[in-house]
Amino acid sequence: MASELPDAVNVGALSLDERPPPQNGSESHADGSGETAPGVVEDKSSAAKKKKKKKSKSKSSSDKPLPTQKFVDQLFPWRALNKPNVGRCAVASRDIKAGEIVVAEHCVIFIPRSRDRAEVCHSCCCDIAPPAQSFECPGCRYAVYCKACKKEAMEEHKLFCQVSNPISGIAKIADCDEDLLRLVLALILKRRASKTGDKETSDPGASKDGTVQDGIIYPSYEDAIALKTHSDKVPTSWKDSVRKGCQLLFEEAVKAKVVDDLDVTVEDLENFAALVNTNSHGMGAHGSGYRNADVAVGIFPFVSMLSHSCRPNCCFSSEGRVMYVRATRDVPKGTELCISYINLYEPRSTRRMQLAVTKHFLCSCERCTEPFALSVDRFLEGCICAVRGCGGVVVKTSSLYEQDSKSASPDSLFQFNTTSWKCEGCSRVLDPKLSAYLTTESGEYPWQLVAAASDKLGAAMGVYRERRFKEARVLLEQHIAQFTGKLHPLNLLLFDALTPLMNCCRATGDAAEGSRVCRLILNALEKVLPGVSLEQASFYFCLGEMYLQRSESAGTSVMAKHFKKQAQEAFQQARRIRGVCLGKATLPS
Ligand SMILES: C[S@@+](CC[C@H](N)C(=O)[O-])C[C@H]1O[C@@H](n2cnc3c(N)ncnc32)[C@H](O)[C@@H]1O
Repeated sequence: MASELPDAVNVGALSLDERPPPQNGSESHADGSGETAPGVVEDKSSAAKKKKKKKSKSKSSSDKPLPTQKFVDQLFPWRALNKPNVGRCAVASRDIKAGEIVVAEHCVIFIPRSRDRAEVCHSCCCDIAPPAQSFECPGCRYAVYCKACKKEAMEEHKLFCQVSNPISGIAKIADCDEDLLRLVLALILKRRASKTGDKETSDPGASKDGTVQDGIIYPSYEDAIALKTHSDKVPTSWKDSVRKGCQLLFEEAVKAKVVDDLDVTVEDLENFAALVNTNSHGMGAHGSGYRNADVAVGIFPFVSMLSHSCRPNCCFSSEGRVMYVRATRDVPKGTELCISYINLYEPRSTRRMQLAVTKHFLCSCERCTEPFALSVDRFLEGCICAVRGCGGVVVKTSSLYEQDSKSASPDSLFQFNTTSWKCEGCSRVLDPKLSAYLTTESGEYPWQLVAAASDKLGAAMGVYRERRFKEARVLLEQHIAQFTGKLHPLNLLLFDALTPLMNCCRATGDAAEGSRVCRLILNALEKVLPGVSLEQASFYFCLGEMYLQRSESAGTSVMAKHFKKQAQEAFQQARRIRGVCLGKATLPS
């Protein structure tokens, strides 16, 4: 298997819901004090257990607070605590209001993604527009700088340039991700800057490392290397190719005298790769619109203290090299602060599989651990019972009886082979192995429905991707008509058809149908992911644009006024949500 830089956390892919306060006594201070955070009520038995544990076992390095944590404690409304099976996590030290900044952090290192290397300044991470305003390094012909950074950045780039050149080739030989190797090189140079104070290798922010300026934390190299990795859990094939890539990178670094006096080994490079694998965050501003989202990857040790939740209460966005995390709702003191690492409109099994494969942990968030039979998750993969008068939701028994995630390991996700389905209404169980002896009133079994819907949607999406919008619209509408009433209305196989259908309507000038479909999307998002998210703001913005279009082409002035009002309301919603998520109540430009 090719080693891949797993998807960095998706900027803005989140939504949220009310979270109950954290479980009592389940967390302890990351400083090893054994105290609970303010607001985390501790019961006596767990306190006693903790004391016992403290005596018998000293804290591992990955439980300790990061070196710069003390500044975070002064600046931001959370403390780092330890949670069993999760590690360090951020817990609110006071009530936090929706829209409040909970972390503002400069990256320790970042690199533009190779596919976007010409779109982003390799020094300040600004959006390079128009591309004619950029300057390419004549040495590596890879790094690109904006006008403002050119002079200073080219100087700092010297060492990176010497080793960066062969990285694409190394990645091909070792069959590993070139962006991963570039991040490893950036970490080597950061180590060099921190050890030697060599200005040539340090970025402009290096003098601020381990400090706070203007409300922004500047973490140090030591903060970065204190982050947790999952090198014990990654597949051997990934390790093998990364080892080979690191070996070749190390040889280049030796040739360029980049690692002289640095006391680094190939194993250190492998550890850097594992650290990047677990902790990298996608970067890219949402402020200016849709462009420049997820165009770079960086390491932000304090943003990394926030765990993942499939029902998060915070979201993050970056501006240049600074990442901001904001609360997306009011968060009571003592509640864990969480962001989302993945797309959340996915069935539980898909989300957990994705986190297990790319991030190597089994998600134990509130949404993934609440009983499936009571969770909105059942609708995302559910069918409607075909028994007359029942109308219950039919789901896979493997989803229904999934093991308790807190005690299971990621491997257990791969062990389910139960393929029977059960109706929550009439309790009827349908098993494909016995299907020859069973009948459903409609003659369609849930597994057949899902397979047919998946094929039909796949075919429509193929046409849509070729931008044959008229044809794609017909296919998408047929798909929705065929499976409405058979699949649950929130089923992903229906939901996934809506955004392309809306885009087809817009592309073919049908703003009336486009706005109707957009409302369906917003309703589904609200039911599955209640709360605010940048994704939701984008749909409100689209809705506003479509209503404006309708207002411009309305037959009467009364209708024009009506649609204009609808547009204003939609834009107002988009502004409100962006105000919470980005701190700027403005519309994308
Ligand atoms: C970016 S780090 C978070 C900080 C980390 N806990 C530490 O101590 O360095 C991500 C890691 O935290 C743990 N984690 C985060 N969210 C989790 C969740 N929802 N369920 C289980 N483990 C989680 C996993 O081990 C994951 O690899």
